[in-house]
Amino acid sequence: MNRLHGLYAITDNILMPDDQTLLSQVHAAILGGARVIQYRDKTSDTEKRYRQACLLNELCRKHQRTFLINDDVQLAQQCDAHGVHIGQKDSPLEEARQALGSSAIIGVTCHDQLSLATKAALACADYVAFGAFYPSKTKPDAKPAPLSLLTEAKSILSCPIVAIGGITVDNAPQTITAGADMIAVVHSLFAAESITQQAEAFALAFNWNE
Ligand SMILES: Cc1ncc(COP(=O)(O)OP(=O)(O)O)c(N)n1
Ligand SMILES: Cc1ncsc1CCOP(=O)(O)O
Ligand SMILES: [Mg+2]
Repeated sequence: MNRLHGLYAITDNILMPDDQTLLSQVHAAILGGARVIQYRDKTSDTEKRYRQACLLNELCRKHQRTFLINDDVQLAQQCDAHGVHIGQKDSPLEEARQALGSSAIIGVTCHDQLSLATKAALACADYVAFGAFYPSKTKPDAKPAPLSLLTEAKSILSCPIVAIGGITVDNAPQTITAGADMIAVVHSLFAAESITQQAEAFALAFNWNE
C-alpha cells in the first residue's frame, strides 16, 4: 500500500476534546479508509499531548496507518510516531531530519508557494503540502492557494503532494484531478454525522482518479 496517498485525517482538540472521543473518532476515520493521521493540538498542555499522541500511535500502528505529529519534533520522538509535519515557522527540516532519522516521514507546509516546495523537496521532504484551497473553518486566516498550483507542482516535483484547507467530499474530486496525492481534512471529516461514511466518501474520490 502506498503510505502517502489518499485521505489524510487531521485531529482537532475542539471537535475531539477528550481521549475517548479522540480515539473513537480517529478509529472511525481509519475504518472508513483514512491512510494518514496527524495529531494536531496547538493549545493543550504537554502531559495531555504526550498521552494522546501515545494512544494514537498505538491505534495507528495496530491498523498499519501512518501517524504524524504536527509541529513538535520532540513529541514525535517521544511517542515513536512515524514522523512530523512542519510549517515554515516550525523546526527547520534539516533539524527535524537530524532528530528523527532517515526513515522518518517529514512533511512541509508550502502555503501557495512552489519555491518553498522545490526547496523542501531538495532537502528530502517526504511530501509537500499546499493550501488553503477553499475557505477553512479550522484555520480561517489561511492564505488562499489556486488549484492550478497543484497541477504545476505535479509537473515538476516527484514527491507526494498534499492539498489542505476547506476540502469537502464535493470539492475533493476536482482537487485530486488538479494533482493532489493526498487530501488533508479536519472539519468536514470530524464534524460529520458518520465519520466512517464520510471517510469512505473521501476515499472513493481517489478511486475515481486511479
Ligand atoms: C498536511 C498539513 N498541511 C499543512 C499544515 C499546516 O501546517 P502549519 O503551516 O505549520 O500550520 P499549523 O497546522 O501548525 O497551524 C498541516 N498542519 N498539515
Ligand atoms: C492546518 C491548516 N493549514 C491550512 S488550512 C488548515 C486547516 C484545515 O482544516 P479544514 O479541513 O477544517 O479546513
Ligand atoms: Mg505548524
